[in-house]
Formats: sequence, structure tokens, C-alpha cells
Amino acid sequence: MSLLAFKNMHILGRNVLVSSTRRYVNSDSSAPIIRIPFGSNVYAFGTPSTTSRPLISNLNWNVRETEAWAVVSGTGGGKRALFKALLGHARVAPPTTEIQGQWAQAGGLYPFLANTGADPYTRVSYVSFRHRGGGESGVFFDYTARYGAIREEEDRVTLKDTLSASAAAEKEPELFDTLIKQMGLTGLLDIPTITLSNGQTRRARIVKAILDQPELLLLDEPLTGLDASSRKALNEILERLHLARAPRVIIGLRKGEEIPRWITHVLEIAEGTAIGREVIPSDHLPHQNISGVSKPTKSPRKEVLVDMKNVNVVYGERKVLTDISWEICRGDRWHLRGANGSGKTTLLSLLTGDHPQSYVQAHLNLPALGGDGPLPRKKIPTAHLRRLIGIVSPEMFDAFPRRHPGMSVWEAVTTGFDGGFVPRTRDAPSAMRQHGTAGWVDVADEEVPQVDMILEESRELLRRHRIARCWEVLGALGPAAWNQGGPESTAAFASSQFSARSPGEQRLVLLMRALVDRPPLILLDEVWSGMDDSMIAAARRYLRGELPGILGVNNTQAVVVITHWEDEVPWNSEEVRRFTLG
Ligand SMILES: Nc1ncnc2c1ncn2[C@@H]1O[C@H](COP(=O)(O)OP(=O)(O)OP(=O)(O)O)[C@@H](O)[C@H]1O
Repeated sequence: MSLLAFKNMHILGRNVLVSSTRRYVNSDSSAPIIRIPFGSNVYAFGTPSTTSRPLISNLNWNVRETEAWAVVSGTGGGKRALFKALLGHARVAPPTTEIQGQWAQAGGLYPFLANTGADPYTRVSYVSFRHRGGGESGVFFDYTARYGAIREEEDRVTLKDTLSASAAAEKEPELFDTLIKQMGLTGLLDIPTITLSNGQTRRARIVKAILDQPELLLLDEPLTGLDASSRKALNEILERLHLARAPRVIIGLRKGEEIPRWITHVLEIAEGTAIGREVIPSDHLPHQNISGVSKPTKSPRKEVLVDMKNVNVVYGERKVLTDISWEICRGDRWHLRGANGSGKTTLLSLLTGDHPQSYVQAHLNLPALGGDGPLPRKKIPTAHLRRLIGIVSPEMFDAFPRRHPGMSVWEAVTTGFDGGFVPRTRDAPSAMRQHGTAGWVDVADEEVPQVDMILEESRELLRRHRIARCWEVLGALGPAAWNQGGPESTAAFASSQFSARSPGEQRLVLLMRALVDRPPLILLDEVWSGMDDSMIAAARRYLRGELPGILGVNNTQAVVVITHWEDEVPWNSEEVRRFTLG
């Protein structure tokens, strides 16, 4: 894109001036951008059209130059399959050979690129911000590396180094500078890319994709996790880019996510079929708002769990947290807020003891085993903190191992009893292995309470209690809670492979893992991303203790929710306290 094009946009009036230096193609400007003929199916490669079930059936989709499209689906709901088809990684099959021939003659999937002679797929870029779907890695990777010293040479690569690798960065320095400024990345150019916060990383990846100068940019869930002002800025930039066709932009959104104002059309995919519709301004989906009203949570005793005073985190000359004081007590419900890069994740990593600078704080007292109040971080083994703090976060989600041949959902939940990453089912009877060891939990000697009972009896009692607790959270948060009428039972869900579940389901399983042992402190960082409305509703009911016959999160437990959105906090404003990083 030329800078002139970028600067000459008048968004409100939609008066678009595109500079004559635009590098675009001698394509026919009246040709649609994307065309998928009526009645087409999308198949995974290698599966025959005659016998296999399509990933998406009966698709009919035409995207024209003047339109701005969002593809929307629930968890596991199909936008990924559509993006695969747009990237040439899945097969689009029109309904008859005759239509197939006409389609190919009219330019196929990308008519606007038909006369360019270039392979269309080299002109399309895709950036996905969905968290890892699983299955890619068998091992746990150290997500805490960014909190500590930069260890490897490659960790030192700065944002500037990363972005300068794109051809356009050198060829069009003004474009580079404009994008960096508008995306609020100017002050971050010289710091290592690995240390960027989630929101900062997201903005940097979009800039990189734009600098690669594709004709069409596909962004899956680009807005999730951005604070309100970054979201606004990014939406403005995407609108400008799209109107200048430099590049054209199509975004993927999670069902229930707010539809940005610049989007004119939505393709909604559900249960393998897709319906397109025009967005009329009043039709913008509201942000999720399921908050109810209930009596304020009262703590039976104000027992302190976390006590920090004048906590600081500094990297060289960069001050990330300055004189933070915070007390978290049993029964508290906190909303931790702050713009992207304000230090929320860093603060959480101090609470979990993952941050190396947690050891050097003069006053950072964290929960300790034994219930005698918090102890200085130095005195608590990290393994104890893992048992006492249940956490769901984007970092945890990405790092959680998805082992081959496969950890079952049940096994993933059992890791919550010690907060580790190895299933607690090593001693399970072999017959149970066929069912993902569902119905078994190991109990280590040191976990057996010292009571007047012989070790094996006590162990068996604790095992039964834990098994019942696993089934309880699986029942409260599993498919029975969000897939009413669906065929899948809780037992089948428990036995299934964790990495094969959709990202929303995996996140729900990690929430079960965080809750299963009823830890005194629960940290929920961007917990809803990837979940659909019914999953979120089920999880909120559990957290609020509204499920009949099930004690949800109770008054001996403290919960900290980290989100940019007030209405994602499960408790109303009288029940929740706010802690804001400036
Ligand atoms: N090792 C490091 N060296 C230098 N700066 C760092 C390092 N690690 C983190 N930072 C900086 O600390 C700041 C706080 O990052 P953090 O991830 O805690 O923010 P956040 O509030 O969680 O943001 P987001 O809402 O985007 O997730 C960021 O500006 C980040 O670039």
C-alpha cells in the first residue's frame, strides 16, 4: 500500500482516494473478490466428495469490493475450515461438474486475481490469533521465559528486527513509520519481541502481515484480548486498509463477539452450514451480558491470602510495576483491569511465583500450605503455590501439553490436584485405560491426611472424594451443561482426547482443572475466549454458585478475573472489587 493511499482515506464519508502508485494488479475491478457458487461443499483434502461428510455444506458466498465481511462461528464451528479453503488447504467442491467448469472459467475462488498470472494463494495472508488448538506439541514449554532473563540469542531479537525482515519495511519506510505509530508500537521497537504483552504482540503481528503486502488479509479473532482503546485504534486501521484495498481484509469473529462498525456483512457458520447476511447498524450484536443480581458475597472471616506492599518489577530501565500494594482475602471477588501492557500478566506471574523477580520483593506474601496465613514468597516452594492457586490464562492454555497418543479430558482435569502437567492416573487399572482412565485418580503418600486410619484406607477415601469431585465439575461444566439435547454424555466427554476438543472446550476443561481441587485462590485471565455463549453461561452459573445441588466457588476461595470488559466479570458491581493498573 502506498502511504498516500493510507493517508487519503476519509473514513466517515467513505470517500476513498487511492493513490496512483498503488501496486495493485491489472485485475478487473468489477470482478468479485471471492466467489463460491451456490450449493458448494468444503472438504478436507484427501476425502472423497461422494462418501465423506463436508466440513461445510451448501455454501454460497460472494464477496464484492465494496463489502467488508466478518466470518462468525461458535467454538469448533467452522470458520477455520472456511479460512483453510481460502488458503487452498481445503477443497471447495461446486455441486456439479458443469458448475465446476463455469466457476473455473470465471476465475475460480478469486476472480479479481484471475488475470494476474500469479498463484492466488501467494497473494493471501492469514494471521490467526486463536489460541493453539492442540496436538502440535507433546511437551510442556516454559511460558515463564519471558518473565526472566533473556536466555537464548534468539530471545534478544527486537520488535524492530522482526518487522524489518519484511520487504516493505525497507521499500516503504513511511508506511512502516505510520503503521508503527498508529498501532502504538513506537516505544516498543527496541525491546525483545518475546517480552511483548498479548495485546502488543497481536498489534505487532498485524503490522508484520500488512508489511508483507498481500492482496487479501485474513485475520482470525484479531480483537480478542485488546483493551478498549487498542480495539478502537485497530478497527480504524483495518477499516482504512480495507477501504483502500491495501490489503482487503476479512476477519473471523467468535460467536457473540461484538461486530465492528466497519463490517458490512457477516457469514455465520453453524453446524457445518453457512448463512450470509448484511449487517444493519442496529443489528450489531451486543457484547455478552449475562450478569445477574445476587446478594453480595460475604466472607466468613477476612483471612488474608495474598499481601503485597510496594511491589516493583523493572527490566533494565523499564518499570513495569511501580509500588503495587494489594491484599486479597478469602471470599474476595476481584476484577483486575488495565490497558494492554499495563502489567496484569506480570502481576499474575508474581502471584503464581513464576516471575523470578517474585523472590526479590521486600514484601510479597503468598498463600502457604497449612493455612497459617500467607508467607514470604521465598519460603514457599513453587510446587505448593501450584496446588494452592488455580489458574486459566492464555499462556497456560498455549503451554498446556497435548501429549501423543493423547491425554484424555479426564486426565487433564486430574492435573488440577497438584497444578502440574502430568496426569494423576499412573496407577489406573488397565481396563480403565481404554476409557481415558476416566474414574481414577492417583493419591500420593504425602497427600494422605495424617489421621487415625491406616494409610491405604485414608488413601482410598481421598481417592473416592477426588473422583467424585472430578465427575462433579465435569457434570457442571461439561456437555450436559452446554450441549442440551446433544448426543454426547459426560462420560464420553471425559474419555475423549483433550487435544481433539475444540479450543473453547479445551479452555473449559482447563477451567475445570483450575477449580477441581477447590484451591483458595483462583486466577481467571481472559477465561472466556474461544467459548461460545452456552459454555460461558454454564461457567458463570458455576462460579456464581447458582447450580442447584452444587457448591460452586465458595466463600473460602478468592477469585481474580482479568478482562478488559466489565460485562465479562461474573459478579455484579456490588459483589466485585476492582484493582486497576494505570
Ligand atoms: N522481559 C521483559 N523485558 C522488558 N519488558 C518486558 C519484559 N516482559 C514484559 N515486558 C513489558 O512489560 C509490560 C507489561 O506486560 P504484561 O504482559 O504484564 O501486560 P498486560 O497488562 O498483561 O498486557 P495485555 O493486556 O496486552 O495482556 C509490557 O509493556 C511488556 O512489553
